[in-house]
Amino acid sequence: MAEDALMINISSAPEKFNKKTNRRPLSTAEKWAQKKRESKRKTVFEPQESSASKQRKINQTGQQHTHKQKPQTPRSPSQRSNNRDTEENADQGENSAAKSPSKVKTFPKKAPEEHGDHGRPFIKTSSLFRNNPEIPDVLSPAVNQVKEKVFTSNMFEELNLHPHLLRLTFYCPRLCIFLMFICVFSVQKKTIPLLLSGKDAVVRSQTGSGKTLAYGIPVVQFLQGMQPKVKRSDGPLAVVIVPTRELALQSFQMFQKLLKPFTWIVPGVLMGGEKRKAEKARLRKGINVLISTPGRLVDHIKNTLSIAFSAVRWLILDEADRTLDLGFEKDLTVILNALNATGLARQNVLLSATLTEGLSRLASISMKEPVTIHVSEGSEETVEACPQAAPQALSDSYVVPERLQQHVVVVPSKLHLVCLAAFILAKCKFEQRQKLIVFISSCEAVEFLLTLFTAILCEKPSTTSTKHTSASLNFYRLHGNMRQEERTEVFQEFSQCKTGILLCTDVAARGLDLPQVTWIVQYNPPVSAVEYVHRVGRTARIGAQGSSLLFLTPSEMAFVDVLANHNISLSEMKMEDILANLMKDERFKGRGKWDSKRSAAAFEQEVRERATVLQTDFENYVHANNESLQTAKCALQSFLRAYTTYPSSLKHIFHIRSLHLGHAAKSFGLRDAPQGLGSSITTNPANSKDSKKGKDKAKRPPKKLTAKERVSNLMRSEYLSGIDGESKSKKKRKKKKGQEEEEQSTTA
Ligand SMILES: Nc1ncnc2c1ncn2[C@@H]1O[C@H](COP(=O)(O)OP(=O)(O)OP(=O)(O)O)[C@@H](O)[C@H]1O
Repeated sequence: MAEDALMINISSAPEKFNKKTNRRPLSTAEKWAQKKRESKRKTVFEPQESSASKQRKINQTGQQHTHKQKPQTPRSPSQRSNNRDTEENADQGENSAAKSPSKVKTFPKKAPEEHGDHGRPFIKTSSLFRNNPEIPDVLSPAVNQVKEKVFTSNMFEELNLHPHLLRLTFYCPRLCIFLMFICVFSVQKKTIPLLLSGKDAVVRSQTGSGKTLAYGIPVVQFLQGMQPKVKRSDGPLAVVIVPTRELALQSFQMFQKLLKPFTWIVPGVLMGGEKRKAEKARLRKGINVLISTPGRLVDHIKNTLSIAFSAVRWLILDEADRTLDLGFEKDLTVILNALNATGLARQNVLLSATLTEGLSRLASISMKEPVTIHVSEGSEETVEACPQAAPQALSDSYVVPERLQQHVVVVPSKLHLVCLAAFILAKCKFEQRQKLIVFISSCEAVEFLLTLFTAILCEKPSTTSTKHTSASLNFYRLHGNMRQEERTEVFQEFSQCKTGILLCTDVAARGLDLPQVTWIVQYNPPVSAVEYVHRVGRTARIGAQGSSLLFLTPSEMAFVDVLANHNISLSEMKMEDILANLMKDERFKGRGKWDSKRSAAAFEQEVRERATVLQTDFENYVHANNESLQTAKCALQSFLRAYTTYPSSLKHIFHIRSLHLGHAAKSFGLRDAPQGLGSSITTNPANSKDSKKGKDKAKRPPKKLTAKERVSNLMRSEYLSGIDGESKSKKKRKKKKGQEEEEQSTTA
């Protein structure tokens, strides 16, 4: 990874850069201007300024020379009156990564007055708008977007279900209503009778179309009718595997609801992050419907003697294609072997919004004559029976919700941060009832952006344990490095809130049913068209309206064609239009007097100034002390690391070599591309007080990982049970301890 990060091709930048400093040489005019300013500056004290930032000012001269002279104060968000509050609040209840920048006690001291030749102040930030690659128009190929029918006019009543099931109250958009009075969705109409007839099925239908009930209802209907009656001591009769902990929790809650009238059938969830001892105790007592993440289940299969699969009659793989991905496949093999060892006939169901080729392998080893169900327009009454080859019948066209409006914005790296901030302000500060999910490629970058945005964008910050809030902006975060209790709390809180911004990694991309989300922002592009579909599927659910915005850099624009190959079409949103929202926020206004009657060119100039002011705020915050600086560098490293994990089929679009390191650094509030980034990729500032042994270890060159290992590592940290992040020795110790506990409890 480190090597890859270092391989970034600086020479591919638009101008010739000094490879050591990543700066371009000065022109004669600039050198002259520099001399002139330096002679003026002799009387001026510049506390925080590095030679690099002086250099930046010089580069800026040409652009800023018409500004009016005014004393310049380093601007920080909450108009710098309540900085302390901001910092302290950002600090509360966060893990160490989040804490770092918030320990800043003051913003940098007042910067000196600095005046251009024509009487306007310099903004201390190197130009955001120069040396960027050109932004061509997006030409999204015309595609025939595939449509799926979600609703039917049939009622649950017609499905011949147990009366207690039909009398369950169901929360159907703002109405609490008996299940029998609700219309079944298309996928449910097709799947429920088929599963009740005892068949295996591969089910594909769009995100938010009701797949969870489509398997939940038949499982419960089947289990409540079993004779002799199900007992806790029977152990698992149905096993449901899902890729993330939050999804496990969500499915568990659905089963809890469905099983309410059938108190003798016990659901349970194993999802990592929880104490294994507690899970073991629950397994010993007996769980009949077992919902788990793959990693955690494998852990119990290996370490918990009381787990027995002798009675399992159902295996459900929700988000089945994800479960097959790298990192999970091994776990799945262990699970299937454990289940198959019992030899009992079992019904198998695979579900996802994106089922493709890979599934035929799984289907052939784990299913008998599966039936493929998909709900495309015009095929409402047909259920295709395609023994063995069934999953191949699924095409490569993905279906996205009909009322989803998909947008793409092309933004040069340097402008990424201000553009995202402008978008968030536009939606959540200046519009009502907006709920956003922002997908970011790494946990460290999520933490970094949360702290930065809380400090810079929020006006009157205050925090509770999970929410970082101001009068109008509520930030939440969700990623795989958080403690489980916090993850659960955020998940529940964000589910219930009416407005807010969830900054998250792909842990939130699959299956989560978060009500009333209005926008999905993909700040970092997904690793595949499949993941794109799942991410955008967190909005526009159950026929609701929703929008999505994909950020791409000019060099990544070919991803639009990749999506078009899967029948996904995007419309372009202009970066300038997003940035223009800064005109609504007086906190970031330029130094000159803004008059709305001025020309379009003046408007554009003012937008640019505001963007620059905002970027300067970000940079001042990041550079205010060493800790926040290290956090930003760490986030940049993790971003670069994530960038190396795009699959080879997309490397021509997302290759680390096509990134401009200096510009990418800017999108983390860094004024320069950090030196020695490669070596520090393995060094976490949080561990700076390492033992001598640790230090020695850090000095050693990092072990070169294969591409496969890199992907695997990244995915594991995001998705698995949480055990996987542990060292081997720690795992061994735990395993031993677990076995001892197990022995003690069985003897007791
Ligand atoms: N028949 C129905 N009538 C009304 N609402 C329903 C019905 N069936 C399911 N829902 C609701 O629709 C929402 C989406 O359902 P669900 O989460 O099962 O979708 P999904 O297809 O699994 O989505 P994803 O692919 O994103 O996992 C849930 O809030 C669920 O309660």
